[in-house]
Amino acid sequence: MFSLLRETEPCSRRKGPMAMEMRARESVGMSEDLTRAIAPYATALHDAFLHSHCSSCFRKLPSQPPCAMSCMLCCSVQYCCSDCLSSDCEVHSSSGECCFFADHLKKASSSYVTEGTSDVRASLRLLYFLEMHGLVSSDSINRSSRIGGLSTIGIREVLEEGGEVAERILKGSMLMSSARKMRTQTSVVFSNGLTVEIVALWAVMINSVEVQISDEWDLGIAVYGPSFSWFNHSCFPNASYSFVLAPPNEDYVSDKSEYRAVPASKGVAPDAWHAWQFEEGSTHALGKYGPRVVVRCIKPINKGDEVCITYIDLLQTRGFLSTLEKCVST
Ligand SMILES: C[S@@+](CC[C@H](N)C(=O)[O-])C[C@H]1O[C@@H](n2cnc3c(N)ncnc32)[C@H](O)[C@@H]1O
Repeated sequence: MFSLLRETEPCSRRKGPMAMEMRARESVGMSEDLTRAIAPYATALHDAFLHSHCSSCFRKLPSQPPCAMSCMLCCSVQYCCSDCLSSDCEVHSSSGECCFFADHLKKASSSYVTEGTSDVRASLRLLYFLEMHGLVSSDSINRSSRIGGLSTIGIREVLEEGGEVAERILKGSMLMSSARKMRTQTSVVFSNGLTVEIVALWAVMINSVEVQISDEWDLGIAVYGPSFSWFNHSCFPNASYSFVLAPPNEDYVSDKSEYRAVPASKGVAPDAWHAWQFEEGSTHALGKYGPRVVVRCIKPINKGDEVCITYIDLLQTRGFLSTLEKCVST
């Protein structure tokens, strides 16, 4: 999750040489949108909402007929309508999520299940999406620590240090591999010794965001492509983000409005640019119904300025203050 950032070093020391950042391509006024409504690469409801919300569009399930529909095999995911069911069933079953619920979750330790499984399910879905669109490249992972353009910086250090996060990654990636076995017989291991499941799970941990719609709880998590995930954190952000639900029963029509924040980086791998171009020019039905994110300007921004959002909840005083101290001290 974005929040993994806050426990480590001061902000300005963490960006590596291959780090991406987003800059304004023109001056932008207060409250103006910097991005289109970006469709997700992958989403997953938190376990607590699997029986109250639609796993495809994240809307509340109807309490009146027509009743919600569920997957007949695993009975673990529910949909608000037949459109949502049909748009999601391919990714639910082919990503291994259905198998994960039906068979593999039983192999997980109870502490693992108590903590929730949305990160593992989002990772299964992310890998499926990236594989379907030819965005998984071992070269990119070996050379620049990216998968589908998403940063996986720090994975080796986290695994070497051990501890709870490393344990969760190792256990989760093993569950993912066994759930994916039905479609991928051979597991991909990169030259750095990491499996594609480990890399995808870490990418979800550092690139996903909690999805909150109006004043509801955090319903689940979503992973977006470079046009959202390349925004860096600041304790004094000049932009913020919010979610919108895709219109019900409507085919995904690509929002082609211009991005007003564009990536900037020296020396990044060509694959990362490929991932950005894929998303920028995309007419693909990215996450047909999932919650979309929009980045909006909260302070006037000049052309060329870096655009930053905050990864932390500014209303949670303790977290905010400790991070603020770190930012001020740099
Ligand atoms: C979602 S990515 C942000 C985009 C990232 N810079 C990239 O190259 O893809 C999150 C990661 O970016 C880095 N990051 C984001 N904001 C940062 C900041 N203010 N200072 C240092 N590193 C930051 C951290 O490594 C973090 O785990």
